[in-house]
Amino acid sequence: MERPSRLLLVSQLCIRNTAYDVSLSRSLLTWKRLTSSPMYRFRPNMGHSVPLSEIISVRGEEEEGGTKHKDDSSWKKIKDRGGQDSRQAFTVSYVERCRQHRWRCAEVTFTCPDTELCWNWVRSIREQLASISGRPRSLLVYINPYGGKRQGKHIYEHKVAPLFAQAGISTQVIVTEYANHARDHLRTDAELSNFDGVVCVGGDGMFSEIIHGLIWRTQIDSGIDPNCPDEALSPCSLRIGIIPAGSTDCICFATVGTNDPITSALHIILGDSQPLDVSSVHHNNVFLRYSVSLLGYGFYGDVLSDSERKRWMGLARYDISGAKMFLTHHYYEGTVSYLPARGAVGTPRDSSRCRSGCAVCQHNEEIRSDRAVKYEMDEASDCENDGEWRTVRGKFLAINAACMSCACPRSPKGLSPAAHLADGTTDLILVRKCSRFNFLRHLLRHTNKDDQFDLAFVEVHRVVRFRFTPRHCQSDSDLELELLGNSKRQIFSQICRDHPACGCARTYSSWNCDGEILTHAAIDVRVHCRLIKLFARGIEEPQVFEDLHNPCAI
Ligand SMILES: Nc1ncnc2c1ncn2[C@@H]1O[C@H](COP(=O)(O)OP(=O)(O)OP(=O)(O)O)[C@@H](O)[C@H]1O
Repeated sequence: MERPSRLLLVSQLCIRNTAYDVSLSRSLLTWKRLTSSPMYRFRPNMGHSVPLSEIISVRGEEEEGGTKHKDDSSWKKIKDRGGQDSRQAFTVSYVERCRQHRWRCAEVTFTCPDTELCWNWVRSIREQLASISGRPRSLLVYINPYGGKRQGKHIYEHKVAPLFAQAGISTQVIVTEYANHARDHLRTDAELSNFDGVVCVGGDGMFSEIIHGLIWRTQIDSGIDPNCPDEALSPCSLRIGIIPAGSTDCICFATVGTNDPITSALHIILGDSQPLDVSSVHHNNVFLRYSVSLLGYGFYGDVLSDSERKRWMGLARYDISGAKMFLTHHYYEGTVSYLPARGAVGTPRDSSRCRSGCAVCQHNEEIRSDRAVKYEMDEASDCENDGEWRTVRGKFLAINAACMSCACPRSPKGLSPAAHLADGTTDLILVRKCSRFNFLRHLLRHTNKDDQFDLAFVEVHRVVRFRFTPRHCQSDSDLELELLGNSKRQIFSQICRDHPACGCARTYSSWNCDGEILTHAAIDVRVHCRLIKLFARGIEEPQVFEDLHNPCAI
């Protein structure tokens, strides 16, 4: 057979006793059934191509009497059933796309006429895999054994560890013993230079621990003060992989498109990289938390506070607290100041969505890099005086900032469907005081095709920074002191909280920061563009699946 110059190898090999033309280039492994039989001439799709970048591993395979014995390192001659012939086989594992963004590990075994050829194929594929940059060789894995249904350890050992071993990835596994164990270990003890990435086995709370440890460590190592809200933070070099094993796995869903441990493990093995914006939250120049998804004051803050008191109910607590807070219908007075995203492409009302290889994220990153120096100078200056800050005062049922769409299996559209993962902005959604009926209309639009922002009492802005000051407290500490010092008022406040029928509006709510409660109402939030990177590629468009899916898969 003539070998085209772009191909590294071309051979006639067998798959299940059927002859195929198999070729290897720098980007593709392709196999096509030989069309010598007239029966196959009229079948349109007899070929299958796998991008090299989606091959997980190649290994020698010994076949005897129909039973397969895996052999990763040595090559042995094997006899076919008749005992007259000898041949060799090798197996290629690769990513196969399934429904709803799920990935699976598929395998195809090629039988070769001689040992030399077999060895040549394995060596060539391994050389190509070794030349792919960005694949991790060594990972630091943190498992929360108590997240979700307490299946983290089992999920990792049975679904993930075998795939990592197959891909030749070495791991150091730490099963956490207490809350914040992973965060503290990353902050001080972890020898990060030994690893190509960090893997989080758990839910959103566990992911939050990991980013807090990693971001903090990166800033300290770079000599940056994380407490200063005006400091431009240094991006983390290590990527983070999320193996979903919690009760809420929204970050995984928003960046991969599904909550499936095997899919996540395969994204890690292929060395995918998805940058992610992170918001830092400060109060009076003191760092409080980082957020990658939702910051919610009012409705979402109250739902979280209430649901925390009902943890024993399991996941039902979110629905029950949601219904309760909807009926309670508290509003909060305050001032929101925000710095609009200048020159950024895209708006929160766009119909397009942030998807794998998002052009909006790339464009805004380029704009940001072009303007980096000027931008940082503006940011560091007292922006109150530069005329760009805008201020909104009023009574709000909810103040939400969505750094990403916040889509999850329970709300596939998300809080801000057109928000982007890595464009350096957050969508600030202000829901002003309105009737219960209107608020219900707004909430229901998160679940149907209607635009949840197309309502007179809702406004949405794409911003890079915002501040909130509640009306009734000059400072939160004043309020806390007041509450502590006045037991009558404290009791009254508790009664109002538990018995909304009294009609007495509470003066302040708390912030829901990626599912954690922030006790301070007055906060200063700044978006840090692409501060972290995940082992993910964003949600793929359906046609990627259609293009790459091939019914010839073995
Ligand atoms: N060994 C441990 N013991 C107790 N808590 C832990 C341990 N390891 C981690 N945690 C904490 O458990 C919390 C919840 O973990 P995780 O996010 O994995 O599960 P989850 O079921 O999704 O929880 P949630 O829905 O509350 O976020 C995290 O905030 C994390 O800090």
